[in-house]
Amino acid sequence: MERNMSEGEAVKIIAPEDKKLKGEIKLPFSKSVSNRVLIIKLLSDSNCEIKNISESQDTKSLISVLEKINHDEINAGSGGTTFRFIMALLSLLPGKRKLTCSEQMKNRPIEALVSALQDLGADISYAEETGKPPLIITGRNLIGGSVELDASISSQYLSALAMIAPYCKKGIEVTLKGDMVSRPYLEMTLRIMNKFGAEYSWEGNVLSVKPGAYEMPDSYEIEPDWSAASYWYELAAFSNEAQIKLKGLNKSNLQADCAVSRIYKGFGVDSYFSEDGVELVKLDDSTRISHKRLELLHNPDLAQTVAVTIAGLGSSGTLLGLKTLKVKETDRIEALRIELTRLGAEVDVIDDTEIIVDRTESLPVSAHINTYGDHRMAMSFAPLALVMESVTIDNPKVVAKSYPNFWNDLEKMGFKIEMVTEEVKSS
Ligand SMILES: O=C(O)C1=C[C@@H](OP(=O)(O)O)[C@@H](O)[C@H](O)C1
Ligand SMILES: C=C(OP(=O)(O)O)C(=O)O
Repeated sequence: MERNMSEGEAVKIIAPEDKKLKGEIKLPFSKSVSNRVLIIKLLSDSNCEIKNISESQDTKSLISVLEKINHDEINAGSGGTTFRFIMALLSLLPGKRKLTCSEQMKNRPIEALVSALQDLGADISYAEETGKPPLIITGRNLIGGSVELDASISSQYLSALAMIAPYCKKGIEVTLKGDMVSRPYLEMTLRIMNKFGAEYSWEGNVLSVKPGAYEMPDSYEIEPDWSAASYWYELAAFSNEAQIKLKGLNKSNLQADCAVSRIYKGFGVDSYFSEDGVELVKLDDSTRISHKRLELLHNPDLAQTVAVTIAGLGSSGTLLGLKTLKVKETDRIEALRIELTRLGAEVDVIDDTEIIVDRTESLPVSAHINTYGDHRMAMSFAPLALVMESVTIDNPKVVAKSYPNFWNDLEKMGFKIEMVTEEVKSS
């Protein structure tokens, strides 16, 4: 069903009465993999047919940028990967362009990547405020060579540099400084580059990529998105019974968030992998161990799902390694703290890197959740409809950033999704 979700609307979610979830879901395809393959395809100048490209807004923005690559001004939208990957790409492509983005993306860090690209010979400057988009980039042949980069803010800086490295005359040798975050996302980049012929070595904190050219096959198929799968694991954990088939999903050696299948075993959800996907099965509650301490430094996109799961199950736990959450679509640590506290959970934040969630009080009958313009806030709180009478989620269209069909898929699984207008909301 097509929905027109205009600004300011909300959706009220009511779970099926028996709280049993049985059915098949076709997940969105991975936006992280899609965005990498698109950049590599452009660099390789190939006709590779990309099958199952993600329909996420972030990928659509990247496709639109690539279509307008010769324009004087390019808007990269709200994706961190989209913006940062394009920064590196434009540094190489002849021509002067202004690279802009959404207001949301303007608040996310890019400075260390700008400096690294400048060190490699790129012509990049800030069009307005130092340290923030928009940027003026004049593409040129890059010599490449050695550079240092702070790896403790976003792995996307490294992925962006790595992907253009084969097209720099000397390749690139990056020395990673600081404690690396989101490491599997850089590994994903390198594995994808390697599939398409790039050569690299990564020893200790030095990553070297050799000069060369990508070679792509006639077609390449993108896999379903494991971060999107996490919401189905959470739904299964809150259900009375679940047999949910996530079509086409496989154990991935590319996607970090494949870890969700291991993590949710502890929350009483088992995963049965077969040829055509994964089946999530809710186990007996007595099998639940519930995680007491969970390290998420390399899986930042699972933090909201897991934090809400702990609160929804009336459990307690500490999530560690959350330092990048402050610089995502919103300050996710603060957003979680506010919304979980409003649901009666106790939430302690330590040094902006750890969250302790503990809920002993009963949940309210219903709640209105603010999403702060963040798709993952909307999708991680929506499953609470299974443990409350209803949950209302503000600004539901935010899900389009990674999972445009999320509300339709919930409906398919038997949830009632009612549009809430401003008048009803305030009455
Ligand atoms: O490279 C990628 O595709 C991503 C890397 C991660 O970001 P950081 O490296 O900034 O943590 C992750 O949170 C984001 O959703 C996607
Ligand atoms: C942080 C995310 O993506 P990006 O950094 O690409 O905006 C996300 O999808 O949760």
